[in-house]
Amino acid sequence: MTISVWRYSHLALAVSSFLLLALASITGVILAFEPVSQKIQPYRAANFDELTLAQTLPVLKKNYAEISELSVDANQFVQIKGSDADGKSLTVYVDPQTGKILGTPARQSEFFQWVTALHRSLFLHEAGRFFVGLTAFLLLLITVSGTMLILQRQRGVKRFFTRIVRDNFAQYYHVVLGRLSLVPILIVALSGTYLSLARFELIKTEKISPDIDFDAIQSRPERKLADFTVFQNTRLSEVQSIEFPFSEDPEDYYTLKLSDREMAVNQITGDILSEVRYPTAVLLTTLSLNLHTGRTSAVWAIILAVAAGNILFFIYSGFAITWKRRGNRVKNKYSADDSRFIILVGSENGSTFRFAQAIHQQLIRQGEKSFLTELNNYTVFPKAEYLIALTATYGLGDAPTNARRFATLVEKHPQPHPVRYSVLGFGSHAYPDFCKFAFEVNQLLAGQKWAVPLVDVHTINDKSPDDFSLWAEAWSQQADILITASSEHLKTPEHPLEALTVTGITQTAQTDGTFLIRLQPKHNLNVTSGDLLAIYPQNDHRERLYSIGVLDNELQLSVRLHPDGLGSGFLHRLTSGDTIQARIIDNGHFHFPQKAPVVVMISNGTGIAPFLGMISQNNPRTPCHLYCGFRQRASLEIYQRFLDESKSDRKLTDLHVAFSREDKKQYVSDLIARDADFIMEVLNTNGVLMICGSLAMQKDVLELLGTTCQTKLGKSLSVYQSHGQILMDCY
Ligand SMILES: Cc1cc2nc3c(=O)[nH]c(=O)nc-3n(C[C@H](O)[C@H](O)[C@H](O)COP(=O)(O)O)c2cc1C
Repeated sequence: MTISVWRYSHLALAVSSFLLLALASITGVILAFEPVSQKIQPYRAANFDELTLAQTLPVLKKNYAEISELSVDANQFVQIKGSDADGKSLTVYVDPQTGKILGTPARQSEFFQWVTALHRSLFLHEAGRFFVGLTAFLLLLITVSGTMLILQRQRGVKRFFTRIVRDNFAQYYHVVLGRLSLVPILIVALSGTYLSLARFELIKTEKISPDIDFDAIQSRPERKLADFTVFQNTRLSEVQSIEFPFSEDPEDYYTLKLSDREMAVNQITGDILSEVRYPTAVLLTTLSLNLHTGRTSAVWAIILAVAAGNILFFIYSGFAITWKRRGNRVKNKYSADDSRFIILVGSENGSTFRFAQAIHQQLIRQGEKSFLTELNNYTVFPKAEYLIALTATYGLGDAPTNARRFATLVEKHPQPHPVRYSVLGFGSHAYPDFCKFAFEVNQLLAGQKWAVPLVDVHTINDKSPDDFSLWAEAWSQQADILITASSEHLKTPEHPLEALTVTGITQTAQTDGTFLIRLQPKHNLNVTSGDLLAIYPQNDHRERLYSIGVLDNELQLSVRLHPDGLGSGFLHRLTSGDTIQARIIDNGHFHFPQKAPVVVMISNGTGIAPFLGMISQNNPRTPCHLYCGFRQRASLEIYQRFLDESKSDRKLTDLHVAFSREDKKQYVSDLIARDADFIMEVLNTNGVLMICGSLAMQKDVLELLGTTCQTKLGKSLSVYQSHGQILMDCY
């Protein structure tokens, strides 16, 4: 079954039920507090679970002139109906051990009555109950389709609870909370559906009453209540209610309604006159009621409240995700038949459309006829001269849903004239198969007779405008039409900025121009080493990202000063006390792994920055090996003291440094090659490798690891990548 079938089912079910679901969830959250508020009343006997009827009934009989019924509610409060010595009728909670009156049962508060009625029937009687039942059933289907989507996203059952790659807030928490509340929501939906079916008698839940042979009733031997074997063997905790004999006539008997059966007991001899087990449907109804209402456990009631609250969040986040996707729908001014430029998009979550629109709008503004559509709409384009395919990659390097048919369509519809094509891949290095589908599209087009390559396939990591600008430059040169990356359409939604004060900056420019800058947030920020700091040097759309190391509650950046560098120049000009506005970007895939037995950090140049923070925060003393590369020995100087101290403090286990322009003129990859056995051992024992620095270094290291994994461990590197054992953040 394809991702789209589950996605559309999930969406269709959510759309058709969200109003009632929201109402049921809000009332559900409120109702969950009723059992909690009841459970704190002091009416439960201390050793309730151990008490038997043989211990309880004689005491109660002695204390009260007459008892007609004893009942035990979901809170395990024992209630009796009867009368006292003065003949005054009573309905009270009692201590089953002493018979002492503990309190009087209160009526359900009007507020909870009102909310319960709304939750059960929307004040619409049977019709309302039907819609509420239907909503519970739809919730069940939504939960199943949601689970299928998570399975597909996480690539299988085994990886269901592994790390989730963060795309945006709504999507990330939709999946994170979806996984956490899956079981409670499934239980709520199942039990709600079951209770509705039982309510409408689609499931038979009638109890069969005991059938008594009155002729066989004995009045000898007479026994005391405490000596009745059945009372000795029945605990109070199994009892729902006991009807007491109406008179002393042997034909009047005790009726015991227990959790799983009903019994009639001779009031003189203690013999069991009849015993009937409840049908499974009745037991399931009680179980469903307990699970759906949380009435038997305050902890479960709280879990239900949280789960119902999560449903409200899912409604919000689900619609936010859909809204974002729909916002990227295409509007064309020119037809496919008329257009000289054809822009084809493969996108699952819509962001690739933003880039496609940027190209499309710029072409239109320059008077060109451009047509933008999905890759799945590929057909013959009679006047096409240029084709640009922009596509994301999903799953195991798969096509997005709207690009699945592209390969078939390309074979089916050859273009009548030569068309110059260019492929732009959107992906993320957080995934093992970076931009794989874009490379497949490129390969496919390269095999077509009519297709003429214009520029090489380009890749864009994490929607980077800089990567896009490289492609735009190359394409513009070849096509002789200007496309820039600074278009309105590339603007991401505005984010709130944080004020950060400079507390220190190493002005002594090293030979390679590297300096450290420390920034203090005005208030406590949710930031972790490995997150990114986005700065806006000119207060415009131009954003520059730096990897953050958190040291002593401050953010430390390691920056290399580039001649005319927009970001590095801006930071280098700052002095202590200056304040800047910046944004923290959560980079969850590159945080220090909490559970790894050993971590190997590999960096070159300023890529060491997040590792400094991670080492500083390595309080559990996880074995940590740092391999770093610099040009000259002098480049290491600004880090040396910190690294030495961390080693003696055992926060850093080992330090290996390569200098590319001095000594042995080595690169960090040479150190990895030297220690290949150790690195393979780390991978083999579930250790984690973290790589930060230049893309060129990343490529060398990955190539090396790829071959070594294959030869030494007999496995492909992607196995370790997909298990989250290789974390990368290169630029
Ligand atoms: C569930 C999921 C799976 C992904 N799989 C890959 C992948 O295998 N390779 C890759 O390079 N990028 C992968 N990505 C990253 C996306 O391709 C990337 O974020 C892209 O810019 C999204 O474009 P879109 O918003 O147009 O769908 C994945 C993203 C998600 C959410």
